[in-house]
Amino acid sequence: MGWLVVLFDQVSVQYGAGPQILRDISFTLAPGSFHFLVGRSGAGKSSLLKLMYLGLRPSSGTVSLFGRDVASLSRRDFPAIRRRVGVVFQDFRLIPHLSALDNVALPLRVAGVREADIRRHCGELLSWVGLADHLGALPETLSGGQQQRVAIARAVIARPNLLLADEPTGNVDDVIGLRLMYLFEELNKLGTTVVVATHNDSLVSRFTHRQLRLEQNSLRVFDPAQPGRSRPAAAASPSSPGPA
Ligand SMILES: Nc1ncnc2c1ncn2[C@@H]1O[C@H](COP(=O)(O)OP(=O)(O)OP(=O)(O)O)[C@@H](O)[C@H]1O
Repeated sequence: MGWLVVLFDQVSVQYGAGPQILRDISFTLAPGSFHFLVGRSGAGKSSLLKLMYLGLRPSSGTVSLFGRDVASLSRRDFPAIRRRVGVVFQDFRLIPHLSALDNVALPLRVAGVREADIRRHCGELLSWVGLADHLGALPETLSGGQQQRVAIARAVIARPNLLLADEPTGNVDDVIGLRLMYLFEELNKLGTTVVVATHNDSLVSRFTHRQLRLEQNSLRVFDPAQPGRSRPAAAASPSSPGPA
């Protein structure tokens, strides 16, 4: 893959006539990279993620996904791009009338996978995240942490090119939180580019992944492998490889 998975160049975001939430943000995500996205509540983490799944257009600047400037996309292009992106929403967004297994199965059904394979894959993944006894459960009968794990399983089941997880360990204890992180790492080893937005500093400090730090509307990249060398994020040209 010669292109960058994500490229932001001088991106700003403002909701309506409100204050600027993100200001002149530039960074790139190379294929197969893994980043945490950190910043205080309200810093703009969810807004930044939205820009990466076509949930929000920048007020100014350029966002490119998989080498395509989102400003040049028509609505008809959206489904093909969205199929490449797995999203774990902060509020889960499970389909209420579908069982846990059928929620997880959605991306595979869209992709036309055989029903027998769907049931096997989804059952295995839900078992791995500790929900073997809840395959047929409706979301409303599950705890917040259980619903979160269903949402994570749905986001990763089709091995997306880009996984965006918004506070994915917010409702689970530390043991399950770590297990979910290992699931993201496994996916990352298979080539998925991963971004995990979190407030959980102790979780972040257990890993050496780069951190995208949102502070005062701006973004800095912090590399734990080179502490003290936090630097303003800079956009690369679309053809250059960007940071791994
Ligand atoms: N749809 C919207 N309309 C108006 N303002 C919004 C909208 N969505 C977010 N905001 C504002 O943008 C700012 C950043 O919100 P965002 O949800 O991106 O932050 P966050 O870092 O993800 O916060 P948290 O960690 O609490 O989830 C906040 O001040 C919020 O009120």
